[in-house]
Amino acid sequence: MSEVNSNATTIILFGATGDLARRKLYPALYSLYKKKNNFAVIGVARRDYDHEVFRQNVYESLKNHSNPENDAEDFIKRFYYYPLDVKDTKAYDGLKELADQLNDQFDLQGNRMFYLSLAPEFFAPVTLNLKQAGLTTNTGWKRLVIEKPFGRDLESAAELNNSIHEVFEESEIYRIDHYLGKEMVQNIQVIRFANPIFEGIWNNRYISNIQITSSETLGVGERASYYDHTGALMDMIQNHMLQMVALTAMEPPSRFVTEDIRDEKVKVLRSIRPLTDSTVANSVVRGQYTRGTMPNGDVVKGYREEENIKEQSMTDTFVAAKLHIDNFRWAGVPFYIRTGKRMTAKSTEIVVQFKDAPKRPYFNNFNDLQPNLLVIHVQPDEGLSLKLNAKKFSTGGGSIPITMNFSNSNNDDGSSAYERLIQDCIHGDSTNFTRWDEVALSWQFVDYIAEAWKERNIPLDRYEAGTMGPASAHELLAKDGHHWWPLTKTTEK
Ligand SMILES: NC(=O)C1=CN([C@@H]2O[C@H](COP(=O)(O)OP(=O)(O)OC[C@H]3O[C@@H](n4cnc5c(N)ncnc54)[C@H](OP(=O)(O)O)[C@@H]3O)[C@@H](O)[C@H]2O)C=CC1
Ligand SMILES: O=C1O[C@H](COP(=O)(O)O)[C@@H](O)[C@H](O)[C@H]1O
Repeated sequence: MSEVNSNATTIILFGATGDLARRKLYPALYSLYKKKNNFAVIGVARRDYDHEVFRQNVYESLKNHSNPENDAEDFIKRFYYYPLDVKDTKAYDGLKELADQLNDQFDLQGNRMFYLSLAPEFFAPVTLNLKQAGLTTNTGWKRLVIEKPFGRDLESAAELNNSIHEVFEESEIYRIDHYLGKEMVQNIQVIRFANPIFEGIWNNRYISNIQITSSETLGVGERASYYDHTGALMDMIQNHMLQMVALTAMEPPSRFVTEDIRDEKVKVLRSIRPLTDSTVANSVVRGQYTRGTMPNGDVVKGYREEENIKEQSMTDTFVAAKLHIDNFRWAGVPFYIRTGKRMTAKSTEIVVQFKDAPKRPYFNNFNDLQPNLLVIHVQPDEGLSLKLNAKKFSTGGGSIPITMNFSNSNNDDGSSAYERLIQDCIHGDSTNFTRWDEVALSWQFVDYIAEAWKERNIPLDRYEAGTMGPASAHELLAKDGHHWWPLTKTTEK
């Protein structure tokens, strides 16, 4: 959606031996290679690999997370390895030499993508070191792809932002939120704005409430050192969940171009009613899983028993919250959001619950009317369903719920979100990346909650692994006369 660009590029990938690179980025790059993108990759990390060992690792990653064909041999020949400790400023000179050499060898037109798949404390120093070594004065375009989390709160995010702005313009910064690369998240705007039957009723006259769930069955896994000082609020709510809220609630942009779309998301984030100390207690639930049995029968440890987790850890592995968007369209419509680890199922769904039809006098005999629900199935099994009421197919009275379903039947493991986003970055399209003001407003909202949790001694509600969170998360809706709709498409993974 931005300027026309040359698509060739050198991708300098920091964190090339890490979990994200292995599980998501190499399969994504393989798909992009198959689509005839011209790139070479320099993998950077401390490990003492050479090019050949690195290539074998990339190949292994394809075997585990993709489907390598004969062309995979050619693909891995585009991978080079440069061992470097990111704090070692002098070592960047050699990185520049290698980048210059590959640029000529593969005709990459002076373009550079710097992908920081690193622990967040390295984001700012790496960026400054790149500049100091002259890596950012390349002859083509330069773009910085930066993983999450972008800061730990508004203040640290602003500091990070200032640092990277010393080297990159805002238009060159691609802050990744991989949910924005998901097919059905990208579909929200199309479903809403290309279908007048929905857009016409997408407001507080017809919608009762909106529920957004992103549940996981996995526990903290091997990411304890990151997760135990992050928690679900910063790991999921600050970014993925608020982005889904923004896309569901935003006004149609005046043009479908990057900045107009982002402007509309910003307006939503700005309209979220700020929480105060007392409203945090009533509108936000924080939970932590205890030992329990997963639906497949596995008995799993409680969070505090997990490896490398502090015994008395107060980290939230579950958050549910009620938000109000104080604008004309949404006044009076609660948005309920929840996310957590070790829940009953892996699923991400957006449920739009419409207001009830007037029961009397028209539907006096229909005791079983259900609210209309539009469900956007983000994952698994991407699709859309619409729940309606119909007359019972019999001579008697009464109604039955019927569901109209669309399913994309895609069993993608998540790497195609990264594929879309990396492709967008190569094309210079930052629509599906977060702009600084979106990030800042999201932190502002989350900071209130984190602060209240710290200062006000708000309880941490325990929930058994394998359940849908603590009882308080259900009470959050029950006190408004609502309940969480059961997830319709789920997987155990
Ligand atoms: N894993 C995931 O599912 C997700 C991860 N992310 C984000 O992606 C980023 C990477 O995460 P992940 O891959 O899980 O992390 P890992 O811990 O698995 O990998 C970290 C990488 O950084 C390298 N590294 C660490 N210290 C240095 C150093 N001083 N100098 C050079 N390289 C270093 C490591 O290599 P070596 O040890 O060889 O130096 C490794 O390649 C993080 O920002 C994370 O928040 C975001 C969403 C999901
Ligand atoms: O960003 C993150 O997302 C994953 C969940 O992503 P999904 O695509 O599998 O839904 C989460 O497990 C992780 O903790 C978080 O950092």
